[in-house]
Amino acid sequence: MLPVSDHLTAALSGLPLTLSPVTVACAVALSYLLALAVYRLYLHPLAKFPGPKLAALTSWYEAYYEIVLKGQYSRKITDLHDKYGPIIRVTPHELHIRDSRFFDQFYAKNQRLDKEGWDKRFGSPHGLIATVKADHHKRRRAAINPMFSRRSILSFIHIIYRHVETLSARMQEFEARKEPLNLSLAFPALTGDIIMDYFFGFNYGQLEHPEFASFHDAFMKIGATGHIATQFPSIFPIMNSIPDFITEWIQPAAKPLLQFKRDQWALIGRTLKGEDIKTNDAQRTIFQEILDSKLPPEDKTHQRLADEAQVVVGGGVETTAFALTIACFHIINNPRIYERLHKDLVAAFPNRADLDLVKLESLPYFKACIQEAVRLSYGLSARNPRTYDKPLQYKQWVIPPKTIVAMTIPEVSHDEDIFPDSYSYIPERWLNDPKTSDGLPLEHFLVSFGKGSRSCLGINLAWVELYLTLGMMFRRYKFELFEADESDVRVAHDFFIPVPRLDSKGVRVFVTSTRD
Ligand code: HEM
Repeated sequence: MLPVSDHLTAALSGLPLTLSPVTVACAVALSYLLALAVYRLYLHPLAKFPGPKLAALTSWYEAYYEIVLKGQYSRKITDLHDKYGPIIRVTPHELHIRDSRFFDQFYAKNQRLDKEGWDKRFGSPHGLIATVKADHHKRRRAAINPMFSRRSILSFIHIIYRHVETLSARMQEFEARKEPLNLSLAFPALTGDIIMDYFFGFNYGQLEHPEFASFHDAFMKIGATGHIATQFPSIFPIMNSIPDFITEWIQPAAKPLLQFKRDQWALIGRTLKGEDIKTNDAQRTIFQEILDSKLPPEDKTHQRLADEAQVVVGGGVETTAFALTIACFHIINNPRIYERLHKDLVAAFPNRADLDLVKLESLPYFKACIQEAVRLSYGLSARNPRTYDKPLQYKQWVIPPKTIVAMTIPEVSHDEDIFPDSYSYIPERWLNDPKTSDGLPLEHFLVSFGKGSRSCLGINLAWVELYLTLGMMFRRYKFELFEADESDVRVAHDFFIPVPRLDSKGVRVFVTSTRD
């Protein structure tokens, strides 16, 4: 086989030219890449949008920030907005908008938006949050919507109270042993037990586990894997084809989640055969609700139900746990806030053993403390993509149909025009019905639960968990931080969910019972 230079020489000297298959393949690949580059940079429908050329050229730009630098593209995108303006092209096929006032209009006012991309991220493409088509999503959501009404949550509240009391008992145990309690581990165990009880009708007793073993690590790892899966969508099918013991050997943190997947697969199988797996005294479970719903048979297959279980349980664990951790860190770290809150709680509950949701909800300062924690916990740190089958107007820009357009919750939470000193925890900003400079209610910009038809389904459950857990904690106990600082709650990585620095040991606290 002649080297390329010899082919050239042969061609120039008029000798008959025989190209090897490898040379031809290289030439074709090179021409294709060149043509693709020209198309993406100059002819693509998004070519006129601002942004770095490299991002327009290739998804490897995104991959570098997400995979190599571990969840840093969202942060980079914020820098790019500073440079290029409110709308930018962040991958060859995706635009990103930073404009808090457009958030509601985009997600809530446009009906029938599809959501491209999340179906590849978690390995559960048929779960609600990952469903691509607006129509499929609508019927799947309608099937479980009633279970997430305030009324339904209240019919389950006795189980939430029980778990909150278990957490209180664990606090006393740590107090007696004079050992620090790791809130970053305790909260996912709490929220995990609650959502398991609600979805399946039993829990794994994670809150009673000595070290609060939970799905926490596994969800973190899944979040990080999501960045790889976005670039290489076959990763989850490949992982699913590998025996679990090998995956556990490669990634020990995945063990509880694989266990959960195996268990729920078996449980769903038993239920489909007519067995009742519920062991708690919940009136009804989400799982029963799906099975009894009018969903078509293809939405009640074993695999679809397994996907739904994973995303609903997943949605219910880390988000609320992180909001609880944020609230606790800041309240404990600011004695002034703790004292004011504790005083309100003592006035509302003279008997420290009492706890009542409605009374807790009537305390304005307490509500403000929770709102501020929700603002700073974001729910999701990921870009939240949508596509629309018609052109979309944004300012002077006409966005072509079916373009992936995303916005990001943390950018609204840190809009300094709306939330001055936005990285600081200031509950007072929520008091006395506050408005923005242009007269809109501040609450309008609390977007951590998302907006529109795909906004958080678990919002009512989340609020109840936040009120009862924090009410119990700050009425009954006083805390002292142990080797924890703001970097243990400040987001350092976007793994779909917000994640603090990777070497954080969590927010650890010493606990003392209050005497008043
Ligand atoms: C502070 C707590 C929570 C926050 C901040 C939060 C935030 C969010 C956000 C931002 C979304 C995505 C919205 C979108 O795509 O536009 C979402 C979706 C979802 N969340 Fe939550 N969440 C919380 C707690 C919960 C809880 C306790 C559950 C209970 C199961 C839950 C279940 C879900 C589900 C099922 C979805 C998908 C909804 C859909 O696609 O229709 N979340 N959540």
